[in-house]
Amino acid sequence: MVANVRSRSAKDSSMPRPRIEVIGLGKSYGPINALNDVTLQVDPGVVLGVLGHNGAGKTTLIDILATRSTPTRGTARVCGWDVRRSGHQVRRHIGMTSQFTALDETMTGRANLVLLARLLGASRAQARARADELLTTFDLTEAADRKMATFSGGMRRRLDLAASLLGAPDVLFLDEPTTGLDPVSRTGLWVMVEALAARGTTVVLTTQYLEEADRLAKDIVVLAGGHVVASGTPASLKAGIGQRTVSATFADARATHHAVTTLQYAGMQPLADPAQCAVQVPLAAAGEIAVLVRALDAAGVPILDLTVTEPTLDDVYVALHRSAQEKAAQMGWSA
Ligand SMILES: Nc1ncnc2c1ncn2[C@@H]1O[C@H](COP(=O)(O)OP(=O)(O)OP(=O)(O)O)[C@@H](O)[C@H]1O
Repeated sequence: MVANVRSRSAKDSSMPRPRIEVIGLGKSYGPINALNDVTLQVDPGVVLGVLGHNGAGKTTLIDILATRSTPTRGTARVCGWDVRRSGHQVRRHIGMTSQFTALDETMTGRANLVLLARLLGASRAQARARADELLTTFDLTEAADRKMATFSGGMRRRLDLAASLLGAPDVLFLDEPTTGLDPVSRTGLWVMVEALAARGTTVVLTTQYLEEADRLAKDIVVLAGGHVVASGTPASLKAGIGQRTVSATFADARATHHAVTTLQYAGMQPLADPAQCAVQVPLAAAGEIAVLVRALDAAGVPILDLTVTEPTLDDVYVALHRSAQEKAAQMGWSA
């Protein structure tokens, strides 16, 4: 399946060139098809959320784009450079997390960043200035002169993220960046990612936290069994799958029963929860809330409480995973 995350006309030269262009990308490990026929493009300043269960192909996709792995099929360009032929150029434009291997436990946080910046070609003064800037951004100034070995898990992750930004990348790959972060650091990271994207950095984010994708991602691709099974904005994915639901509660079991029969008579499909004196009604159309309230009012059934539940990305994800499993069973893929 093709993820038309963003379509563009070949003639439209006024549009900025996509930072990432992927066509028919695939990767096999012997008989295992880790990635299949993935096509997408991502513009400057866009956060792309890549979702999928364990083994869906997220890391394979990121590894190919970051030139850590070569594709078996298709093409991928990052900042205009082909990942297969111009890996060196691609690497000059990208940053990525999970760079712990490049960080030295026996050195301070600041010394680690300065050294990495120097390795990336910065002068001593530039390296110090960049390290200071990133230490401030990631709230590590106080701990900056402690050895990394004394850092907590969250501090290490923030230092790792700072390291990934040393080269001021055009494209930043964040592979599950907030796993293990406390809620405050997580929110801080979200703010930082939003600021980076606003300044034009393209961010490719894999995450297990759908709330995170919902907050940060402008576009989302969902992978299953190495295939793109859905793509679009969070809102379009929710609108395509999820359904708004009204939950109403009543004074007692008798009123609840009366509400159910009234709503059935009004053409709705209420689901009763007698123990909670509650009724849930899936909404087929926006105006149905008013119909529901009027019907109950006319029948003399007082509503104690009324809440409308919007579909979440979790609903989308669960529904997609279910349909991907069914499709995988039909097609013989592993989902
Ligand atoms: N080096 C490898 N050799 C053989 N199979 C591999 C290799 N790397 C990945 N795979 C397989 O490719 C498929 C996709 O793996 P990938 O790591 O991309 O998934 P993922 O979505 O990142 O999963 P996770 O959320 O667990 O990190 C899986 O079936 C995996 O077992």
